[in-house]
Amino acid sequence: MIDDTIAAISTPLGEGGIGIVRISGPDAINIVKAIFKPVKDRDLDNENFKIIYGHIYNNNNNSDTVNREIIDEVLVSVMRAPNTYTKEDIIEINCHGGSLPVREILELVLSKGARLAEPGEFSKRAFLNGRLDMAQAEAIIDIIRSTTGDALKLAVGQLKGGLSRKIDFIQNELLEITAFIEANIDFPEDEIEEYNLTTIKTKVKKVKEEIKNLLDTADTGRIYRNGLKTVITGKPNVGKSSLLNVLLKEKRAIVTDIPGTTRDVIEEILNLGGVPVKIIDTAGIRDTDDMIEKIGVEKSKSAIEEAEMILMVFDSNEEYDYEDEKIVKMVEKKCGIKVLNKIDLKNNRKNINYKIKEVLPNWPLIEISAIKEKGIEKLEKKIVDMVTGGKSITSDTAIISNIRHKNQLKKALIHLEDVLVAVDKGMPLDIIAIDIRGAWEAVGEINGTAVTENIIDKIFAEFCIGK
Ligand SMILES: Nc1nc2c(c(=O)[nH]1)N(C=O)[C@@H](CNc1ccc(C(=O)N[C@@H](CCC(=O)O)C(=O)O)cc1)CN2
Ligand SMILES: Nc1nc2c(ncn2[C@@H]2O[C@H](COP(=O)(O)OP(=O)(O)OP(=O)(O)O)[C@@H](O)[C@H]2O)c(=O)[nH]1
Ligand SMILES: [Mg+2]
Repeated sequence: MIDDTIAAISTPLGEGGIGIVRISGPDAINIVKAIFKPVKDRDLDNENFKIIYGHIYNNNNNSDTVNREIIDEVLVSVMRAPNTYTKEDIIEINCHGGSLPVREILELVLSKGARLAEPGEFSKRAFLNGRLDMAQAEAIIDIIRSTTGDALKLAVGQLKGGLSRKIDFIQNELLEITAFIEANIDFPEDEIEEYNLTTIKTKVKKVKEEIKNLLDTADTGRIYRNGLKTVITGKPNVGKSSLLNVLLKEKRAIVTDIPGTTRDVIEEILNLGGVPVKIIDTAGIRDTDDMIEKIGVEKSKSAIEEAEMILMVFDSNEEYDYEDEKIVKMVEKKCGIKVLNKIDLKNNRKNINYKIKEVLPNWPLIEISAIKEKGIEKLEKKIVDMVTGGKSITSDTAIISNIRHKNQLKKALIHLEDVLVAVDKGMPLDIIAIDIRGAWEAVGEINGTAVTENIIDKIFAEFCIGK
């Protein structure tokens, strides 16, 4: 049982018109009664899910009402256990914004016996008291950090329990397999029917398939969480920085007609039809004696290595040459789009026209003019389609977006593969049951049914203060 009362400031300090001090725990109501006086005659003990207007005093208990001092004019929300965010009594003091009122009120609350909450401790209590499971609690961080509407939808879906239901379902199936094994375990080995072993294998394969399907969503999930790492590359002067600028709709990068203009890597976040894209402009790649440009070229190469999507830009008015060829070789194992730029200019039978169809045969080709802003929407749509496969995101989409969840699913798969091998080798059923249990625990770390205190602390420490 949790018996202490925690308090924190839940709004950014010194910003905004209103600040909130949040208090949760068995003493929350008594603590506030000691410092708050409603304007109308109301008793906090008799209120639930109400907002009450009044004042915070610095020495409310003092019968000497002449000397007591108003700290702030406030609205106090009273929410009584168990139907609250933490399942404990919660009081929120809504005071004026700015850093002084919230800080002084927090000090007062602490002086009356509350303890300063650790980051994420309110949500941790919601988890420990069973209102949220771990995947739902983690969704709260994703909601706060989401950068596009679709990323937000995914996180809200996870908070609603979309992923949790899938995990619970998988855990249930594993429990059923365990029960089936246990029903057979008392038979001597040679009497276990072949039929029953086949049944175990079929059931395990089905769960494996479900876990794999979930794992297949992980790439999409990571993109919505972190942004799709998209690198614009190509030889100098083809219009990479011009493309960055037109995608960003601002003159972010320097554009000149001098090859070798961009030296450093420029990174910006872009919302493309709901997909967060981390767009990265790089120095044009070529052999050079210029010291600074050389460093830029090296940086471009490592950006390519880390990229999840490449936009390889070609100049429709230049011949395709060994410099293009060298870059093509660097990117050919990646996923990307060929971008033929400067189509607004007259093209005098350059070889680029047929070469560009030949190289990187699996990459789509989009023709654009960065300067005349032609073909840009088509390019944007192509990027989005390659990420979503044309499917749209709703809050019912269960997607793995969290690397921790992905690792747990992989661990579960390994256990299930071990089960299949063990059955084939004719290992004893109690050994097989151990791996089933291992798989159950691995997925149980996702929803928190099989999670250690250590992991719980680590996860909630990522939250912000007052959450
Ligand atoms: N002022 C404020 N705004 C906030 C929060 C908060 O705690 N305080 N939230 C916090 O992050 C979010 C809202 N989430 C919440 C989730 C559940 C409950 C809650 O009291 N749930 C009860 C049912 C309440 C009822 O309808 O009777 C329950 O689940 O039992 C409150 C807020 C966002 N905005
Ligand atoms: N006509 C025409 N010119 C373009 C177009 N896009 C870029 N340019 C011009 O091409 C030149 C090079 O553009 P940048 O965007 O600096 O090219 P870059 O690939 O970033 O070059 P580096 O940073 O040197 O590698 C500039 O003079 C641009 O104005 C286009 O669509 N049409
Ligand atoms: Mg450039």
